[in-house]
Formats: sequence, C-alpha cells, structure tokens
Amino acid sequence: MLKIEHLTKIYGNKKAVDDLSLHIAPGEIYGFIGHNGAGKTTTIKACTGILPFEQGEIRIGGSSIREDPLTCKKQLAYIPDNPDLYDFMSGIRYLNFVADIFGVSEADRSERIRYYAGIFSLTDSLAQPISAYSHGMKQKLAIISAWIHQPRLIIMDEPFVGLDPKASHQLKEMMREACNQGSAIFFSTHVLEVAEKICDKVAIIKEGQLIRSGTMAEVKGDTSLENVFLELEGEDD
Ligand SMILES: Nc1ncnc2c1ncn2[C@@H]1O[C@H](COP(=O)(O)OP(=O)(O)OP(=O)(O)O)[C@@H](O)[C@H]1O
Repeated sequence: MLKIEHLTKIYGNKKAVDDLSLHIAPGEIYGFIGHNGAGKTTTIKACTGILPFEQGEIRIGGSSIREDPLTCKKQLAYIPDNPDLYDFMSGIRYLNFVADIFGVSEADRSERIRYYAGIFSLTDSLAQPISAYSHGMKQKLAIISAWIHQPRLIIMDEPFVGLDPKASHQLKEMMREACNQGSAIFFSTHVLEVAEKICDKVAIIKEGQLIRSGTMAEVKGDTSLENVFLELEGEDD
C-alpha cells in the first residue's frame, strides 16, 4: 500500500532522511519510532506529498507521489503532529468540507459523523468554532476527518499526543478496525508501550537512517521495545 524506496531528504547540507526504504502492506499497523530530530516527520511529510525530496521514490497503491499526487492523495488520510485546522470553521463545517473533498455521500457522512463524534464525546461541540476547541478536541476532530472517507492508507504523526486515556483507547480500537477492513496505517509515536501493544510491525530511525525494522516479534525478541530502543539509541554515543 505504501512503498518508500531509498528516500533521501536534504535540508541545506544536512541529510534529514538517508536512503530509507519501508513497505507497509494493506491490513498492517506500522509504528515509526525514533528520538527527537531523527527524521520521522520529514519521512511522513514526504509520503503525503507535502515535502519534496531529493532522491528515492514513494508509491501509494502503486502510484508515485511525485508523478501522480492526486491519485495518491485520494487514497490517504494524514493527521499532522499539530492539528492546525481551519479555526474560523465550526467542527461540523470542517467535517463536511473534508467529506465534500473526498466525495463522501450525505448518508455515509452523517452516519460516520454521528458515530465517531459520539464515541469521542464531541457531538455537542460540533457547532462551535474550531477556535474554541482544546488541543485534544482538535485532535479528535482531525481523527474523525481522517476516518470520514475510509482511506486505504492512514498516516499519522504522533496521533496520541493530547488525547485523554479514553480517546486514546478509542483511537487504538479504530486503528485495529480500519486494518481489519484492509486499510494500512503508518504512524509515528514516542509512546513505546502503545507501539508495542498495537503495531504489527515497527521501524526504528536514527539520524535519518533506518536501524531496525520488521514484525514486533522480530524487532523486540524476548525483551521490551523500550529496551531495544534504548540499546540502539545508545550505540555509537
Ligand atoms: N524545515 C527544516 N529546515 C531545516 N532543517 C529541518 C527542517 N525540518 C526538519 N529539519 C531537521 O531535520 C531533522 C529531522 O527532523 P524531523 O522533524 O523529521 O524529526 P522527528 O523525528 O520528527 O523529530 P521529533 O520527534 O522531535 O518530532 C532534524 O535535524 C531537524 O532539525
């Protein structure tokens, strides 16, 4: 579903991502972990078509993000690390705006909005302007807007930041459900317990380079993901 091949992104004279390759199949939840400044957001933004890159190729459902960005974007939903939504819109207007862009029918959108706003306890706030939302409420709205068009690929940058425990639990359930229906999920996180619990596969990036990837069992073996991460982070320091 998502194929990153030899991705290299350079800022000035710094290689933020260096020859990184990753494949994420339909039905997989793929966690992306690494220290601050390791290159996670850069990789994610390149996958969504927001950030141009120097070398490599990124394919979504077989289409190139460089050559055919619209075909790629139709298949994906992206939740950035900072939910900067349109503050002047109300929550419901924003959800309808996204549903319009992706051509979601009136019947499907109203059912999904009712369902997801309900489980995130956001129903009563949908008429309010987004400017009046807390960080967590904006994050919930961004999640609903991603799920509203049932994308085949969901890319999220630190999606659990700002969510309360109930909403975090709900998001994990929604991720599993989307994957059971054949979608692929690629997300970054610093919360290793969450990654360990819900990811089928995981990739660890350090200074722009992929240093470990595979199934959770392959990567962590008999120890915890935290132990593996700290051990790999410590190497060469
Ligand atoms: N616009 C930019 N201009 C110059 N350098 C940048 C820019 N964006 C990121 N970088 C650099 O690229 C490297 C990777 O940054 P990136 O934001 O991808 O890391 P990250 O793994 O997402 O970090 P964090 O966990 O802190 O969000 C860092 O060294 C950062 O300073």
